[in-house]
Amino acid sequence: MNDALDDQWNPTDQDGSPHEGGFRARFDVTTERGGPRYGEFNEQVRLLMDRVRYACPTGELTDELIADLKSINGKLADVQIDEWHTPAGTRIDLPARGNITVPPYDVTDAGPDGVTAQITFRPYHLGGNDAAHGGQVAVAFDDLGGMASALKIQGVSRTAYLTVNYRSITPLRTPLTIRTWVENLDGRKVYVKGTLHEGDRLCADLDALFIRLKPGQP
Ligand SMILES: CCCCCCCC/C=C\CCCCCCCC(=O)SCCNC(=O)CCNC(=O)[C@H](O)C(C)(C)COP(=O)(O)OP(=O)(O)OC[C@H]1O[C@@H](n2cnc3c(N)ncnc32)[C@H](O)[C@@H]1OP(=O)(O)O
Repeated sequence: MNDALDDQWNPTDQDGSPHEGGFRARFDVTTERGGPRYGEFNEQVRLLMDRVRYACPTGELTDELIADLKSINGKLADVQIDEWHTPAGTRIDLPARGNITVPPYDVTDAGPDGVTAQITFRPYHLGGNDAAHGGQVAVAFDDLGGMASALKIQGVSRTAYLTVNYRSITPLRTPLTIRTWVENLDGRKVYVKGTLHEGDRLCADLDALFIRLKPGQP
């Protein structure tokens, strides 16, 4: 990526601290960033992706849609900030903490013993044959495995490996139960397990290793 683009997507944060790479030792949790309708905004973006995934627009409509999307992108270009201060990823009151790149989940229970959430893969998470893409299942496990690790160690960790076993089809548009928990702690090594169920049926399970970051580790 050239310097101009890197500056656009990876600016120095508003506190003026240089970008350190990787994760930071602080993790902001918010409920107000982006305002009271930020969740509705997220939902419209997800709906857009659902509609795009299954759309077959005419040439004329594509021209119109490009103009509309250019207008929307122009508005969003005016409100770009650094990643550490965006609502996305920190809004714990919203599905998937307001991060539209993660399949939407609602945490129903979370603590040092693990995390339980209801998750619904959207139409745009299609892999094929009306089932979820395996990579999207892995995204959900990574995020919620990372959360289980964070809540256990009260600190920041990074995924070293993530093994997903796909045991049966993961349906779209269906509320599923996803669980993650720390199975074992060994120094900085945080061993995480997880399951994804539709009712009693196991769709996938997780075996992952997260490594607690050292103070100041980029
Ligand atoms: C109501 C709700 C409340 C909500 C509360 C909100 C809280 C939410 C909080 C948070 C949610 C966050 C969710 C996001 C989660 C997403 C996480 C990601 O996707 S992270 C991006 C992908 N991962 C990378 O890019 C890593 C790239 N790799 C690295 O950076 C390094 O390799 C790293 C840090 C993983 C390890 O490097 P080293 O230098 O620090 O450590 P070394 O010495 O290499 O390893 C330490 C030990 O681990 C073993 N190890 C390391 N990697 C291993 C591997 N792949 N397999 C087996 N062992 C491994 C080593 O052998 C060593 O073991 P020995 O201590 O000697 O016994």
